[in-house]
Amino acid sequence: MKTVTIKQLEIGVGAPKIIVPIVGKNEAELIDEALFLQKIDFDVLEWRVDHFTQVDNILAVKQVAKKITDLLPNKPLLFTFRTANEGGVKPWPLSSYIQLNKDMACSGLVDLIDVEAFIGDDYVEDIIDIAHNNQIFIVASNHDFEKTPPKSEIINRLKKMQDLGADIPKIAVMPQTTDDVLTLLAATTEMNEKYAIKPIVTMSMAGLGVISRIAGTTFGSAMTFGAAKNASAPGQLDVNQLRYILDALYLNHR
Ligand SMILES: O=C1C[C@@](O)(C(=O)O)C[C@@H](O)[C@@H]1O
Repeated sequence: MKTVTIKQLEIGVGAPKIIVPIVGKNEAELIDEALFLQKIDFDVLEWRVDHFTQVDNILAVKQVAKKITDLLPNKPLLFTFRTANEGGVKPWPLSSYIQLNKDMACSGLVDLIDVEAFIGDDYVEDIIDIAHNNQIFIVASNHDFEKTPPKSEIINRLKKMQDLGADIPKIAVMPQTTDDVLTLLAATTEMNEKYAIKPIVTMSMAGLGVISRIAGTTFGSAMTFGAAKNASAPGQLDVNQLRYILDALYLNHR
């Protein structure tokens, strides 16, 4: 079955599950965002830890992860350090990125970790092994903020993530034309129907690609990002509007 279940949330069936990023710079801002989210209807919380100024202090990272989980205990927590190469805010050595993810993979404090798929196969596999030994799921990711690669290339990248052992392969690309949006949607459908053994997540970014963020059940993307207080990438819809639209499109499948 192409599903992954975390804290009773079954990813890969029905409407796309809504992930909301939090991007606070410090503990107070993050707690503010988490408190705000207590009143919002969404499915998965993403902590974009590259925005956190104390990210190089692992104790501080763990403490805040615990506080966030205590405020939203039923929501799976996706831990993401997005590197500057792929749209993140903080240039950071690869060794620090790997160490952070390994530390969190055995922390028991998060449910999913985003690992960028092209940092080197050995590194990715290492983090995946540690995470799986600790019952933590891996979202493998890749972002192109400039362009949309050809369909075959998008599919190859998603396949590679799956082959590396990721639980949820994910790709975000930038469209320059309407055809680029169609390319992303066609790649999603083909991957999902022919090759995927896991739920996949895809999006075409910015205004031109916004249709891809609401049409996941139709084309085969299992999750979608919506913004609460702050967006973490171009094209994210407000989470309440996103839920409204997904309900209108897919309520019977939710
Ligand atoms: O990978 C992604 C997808 C994303 O870039 C988006 O386009 O919605 C937003 C990021 O926060 C997340 O880590």
